[in-house]
Amino acid sequence: MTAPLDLEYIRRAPKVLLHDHLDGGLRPATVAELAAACGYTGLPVEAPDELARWFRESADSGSLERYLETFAHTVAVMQTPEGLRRVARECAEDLAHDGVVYAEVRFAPEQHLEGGLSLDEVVDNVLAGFREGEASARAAGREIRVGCLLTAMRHAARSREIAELAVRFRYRGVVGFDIAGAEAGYPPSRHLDAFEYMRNCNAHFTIHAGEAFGLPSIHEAIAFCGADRLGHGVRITDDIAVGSDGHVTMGLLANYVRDKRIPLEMCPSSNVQTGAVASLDEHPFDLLARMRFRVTVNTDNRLMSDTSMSREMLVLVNTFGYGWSDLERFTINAMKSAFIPFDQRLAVIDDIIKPGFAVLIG
Ligand SMILES: O=c1[nH]cnc2c1ncn2[C@@H]1O[C@H](CO)[C@@H](O)[C@H]1O
Ligand SMILES: [Zn+2]
Repeated sequence: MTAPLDLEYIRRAPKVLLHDHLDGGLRPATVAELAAACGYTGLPVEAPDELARWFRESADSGSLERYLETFAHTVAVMQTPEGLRRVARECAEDLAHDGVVYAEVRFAPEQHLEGGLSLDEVVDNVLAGFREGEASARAAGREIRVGCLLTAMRHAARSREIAELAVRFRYRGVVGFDIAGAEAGYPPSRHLDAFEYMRNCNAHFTIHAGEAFGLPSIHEAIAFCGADRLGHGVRITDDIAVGSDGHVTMGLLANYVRDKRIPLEMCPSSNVQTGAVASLDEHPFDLLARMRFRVTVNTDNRLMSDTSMSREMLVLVNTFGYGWSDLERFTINAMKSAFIPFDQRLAVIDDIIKPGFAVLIG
């Protein structure tokens, strides 16, 4: 019998998450406790439930720049070995508890140097936290594998250094590289040397593009920089016209993205909060899914959106009427697009995803 498509059962489905920010996913109570422990006095409110509401409401700004301001508080409490490790451990535990079986979690090491740690120490502590979280999830009966993506901030000038850091840690749990931060005014081609370095090392990267800025950003990310995946990429719809009769016409760039199977890391709730899309009903996820782009479902920032991987899937089910086989397809899309070796991706699809969905589909 087919399982009901509700939150409880979606949580049981084996899910894959490619776009989740470590500093956007703290537990509200952890923000408060770490602030007290490290003497950070800048929190706007202190009770965990008020913090949860504050992040959610402040991130609901309709502007990426204002949305990003909320990260000042999470980053402030992630400046010590203990803080970094704890946040990473809890991240792995929370994702596993939600039924995520494979995740790539990103953060920007250059933002965590205020306590005197080196870039390498920052990454070491986060990776140690992920390993601890995987172990405690396993002890609780949940298997998850967490890979790490290192992000460089696009307004800054450390991307080459961060790319080298990612490659240096490639055998210790870092699976790729990314750039994030305000998009308008900071085109990806500013960081060309970092991307060239990654390509030269046969290493993978994704680029936040087509979120707050349109086609030129996506074009640069793909044509100049050679991105393996696109963070968000929702504005690819600027190159897609839907006629009044429903006929769809696509431009060269949209065709290229689809032809090359370039994965789109879409984050429905976040996209509404930053104003990248006007509402969930108007989210291009469904158009792109119907046109068979390689769409994937992601959380972006679980704290700022008060969400989880299961909730993002439920939002899509409620908005577009998807069934279990659609959710399975999005999950397999994501696993195919992961930055780990092909044979390992296949093993997760064949041994975990397909059997897990088969039980739910009935
Ligand atoms: O949706 C997003 N678009 C662009 N940048 C983002 C988004 N979410 C988070 N960050 C930025 O990435 C940094 C490292 O994790 C965060 O500190 C935040 O500034
Ligand atoms: Zn993001």
